[in-house]
Amino acid sequence: MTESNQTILAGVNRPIQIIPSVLPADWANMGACVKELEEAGVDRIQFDVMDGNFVPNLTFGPEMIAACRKYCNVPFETQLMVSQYNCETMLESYVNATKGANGEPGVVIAHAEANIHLHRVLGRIRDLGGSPSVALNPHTPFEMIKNIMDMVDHVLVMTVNPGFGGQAYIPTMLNKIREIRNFIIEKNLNVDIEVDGGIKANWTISQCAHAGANCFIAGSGMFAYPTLKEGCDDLRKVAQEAQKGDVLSEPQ
Ligand SMILES: O=C(CO)[C@@H](O)[C@H](O)COP(=O)(O)O
Repeated sequence: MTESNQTILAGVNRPIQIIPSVLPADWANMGACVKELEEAGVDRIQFDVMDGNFVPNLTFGPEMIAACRKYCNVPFETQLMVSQYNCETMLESYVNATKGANGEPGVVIAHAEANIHLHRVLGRIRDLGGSPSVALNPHTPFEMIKNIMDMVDHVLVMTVNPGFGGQAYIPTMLNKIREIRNFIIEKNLNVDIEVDGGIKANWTISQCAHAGANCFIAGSGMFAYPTLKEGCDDLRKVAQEAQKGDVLSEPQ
């Protein structure tokens, strides 16, 4: 590694954030689940909204997210895996549903592929009082969002194709994470890099953290543990070690 690369890596060590996706939770007991996640020490909770159009699967809408607010104070985020019409017409509801207990902005993630007027959508999320973020499917190049990077608080790099939990992590996304990390440093932007899909407390989180991601969405990799606290602690530990240079390799 060259000296300048080492400087770049050192400069990007933003705080690790562990963010469970509630897809594998018991949806009939979502209130109890988000409370347990708060007690486990997670940094944020992700609600995967799917409309059966942008992705084949169907989940829940803003009312379910808002109903969870009274059970915990953890910040919320919602990944809108919905088509443009469903995104634009419902933005205000999602901004309100993800707000913190004291009105702090929640993270609202719009997919670059779903929104041909992405600039307008991200601007509206900010104007409505949310924290705008953008997601990229595995096939989508970073190039597509370069012109809106000054508008977002997070970029979410999908490490599976969206729509379902429990899929296998796609390791070739590491180059995209590095490219985004380098751009953020070069332009001195205050933007976190999230990764989502197949993230576990093993080489997957380790390599993403080393490449520059600092926010980790985990569904099956979190809920597979006997307790959510064990899952949260393990994920955080492996990511923190990778940031310090102790990186796990993919088993051959
Ligand atoms: O957005 C998605 C799926 O579309 C993700 O949030 C997954 O739900 C994460 O689940 P695992 O891959 O961690 O099981």
